[in-house]
Amino acid sequence: MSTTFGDRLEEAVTAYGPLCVGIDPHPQLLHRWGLDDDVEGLRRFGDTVVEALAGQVAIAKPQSAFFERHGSAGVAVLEHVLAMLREVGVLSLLDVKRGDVGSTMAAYAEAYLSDGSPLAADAITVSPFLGFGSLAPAFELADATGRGVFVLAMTSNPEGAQVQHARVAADAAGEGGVTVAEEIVSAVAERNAEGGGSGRFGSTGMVVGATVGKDIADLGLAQALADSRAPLLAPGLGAQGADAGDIARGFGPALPLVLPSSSRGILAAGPAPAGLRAAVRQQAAELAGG
Ligand SMILES: O=c1ccn([C@@H]2O[C@H](COP(=O)(O)O)[C@@H](O)[C@H]2O)c(=O)[nH]1
Repeated sequence: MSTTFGDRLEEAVTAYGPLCVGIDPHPQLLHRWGLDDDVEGLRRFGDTVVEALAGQVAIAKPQSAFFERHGSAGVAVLEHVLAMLREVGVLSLLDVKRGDVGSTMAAYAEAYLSDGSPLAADAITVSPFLGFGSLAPAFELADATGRGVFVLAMTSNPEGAQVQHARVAADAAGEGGVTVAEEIVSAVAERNAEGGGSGRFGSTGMVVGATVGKDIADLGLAQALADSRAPLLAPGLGAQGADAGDIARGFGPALPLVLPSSSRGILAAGPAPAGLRAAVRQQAAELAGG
């Protein structure tokens, strides 16, 4: 691919808006849609969601876990969903939260970020818990193939604060230093500055939950997020309780970088594609302040 992920994302968001829809085939959703919790149900769920999202959204986020729970046949359905998203022109952000020592990270990168791999996506989520530097193989391959990497920074779950708000290089009383979240924001901003490009988005993104607006303010990170050029995946919209107002207030100056993300909040409107599309339009209008 000749263009960067950031440029492709900007083009898609300009055309369709920033809403990212999650493809999370929860057993409860399969049941609600009248499908069995098996590989055939998974495939029909995936086909329906992709059909409904085509021409409606810039980017969709399949959640790997809900495919993996069906074993290798479920992973084959995930490959099929990724191929279909490619076919209909919706960018794929595979939520797989990988992170490992360098040589193993290189193998994960090949699985998800190399041209021709059956599980290749336009972007993936990664975890920096083994150290930001351990993610280098993913960044390098993503840069080489025009793909993107979203680093977990401030996740939407309440437990995340235990690690993400901890202070690095603090004194014995826990004072001074910077938070882990701030370290990640700085490292991602540096990557996007080095990576060049003058568009709205760099190709290294972050995951910053839609639910953590107060934490962004408490940690004083709104301006650093805005300056990072990182696309900011913001899950937590809908089922986890955040709404469009929380996102606007919470992200402040960083709002133009935010990709608000909802899975169950949209998927509950299925199985009719028209119902899913109506839910997408309603959520998009709320985000746009309409
Ligand atoms: O901080 C994070 C990172 C990822 N997620 C994922 O997003 C979806 C949320 O689903 P909803 O149904 O809209 O709650 C799910 O796949 C999570 O694993 C997140 O929620 N928070």
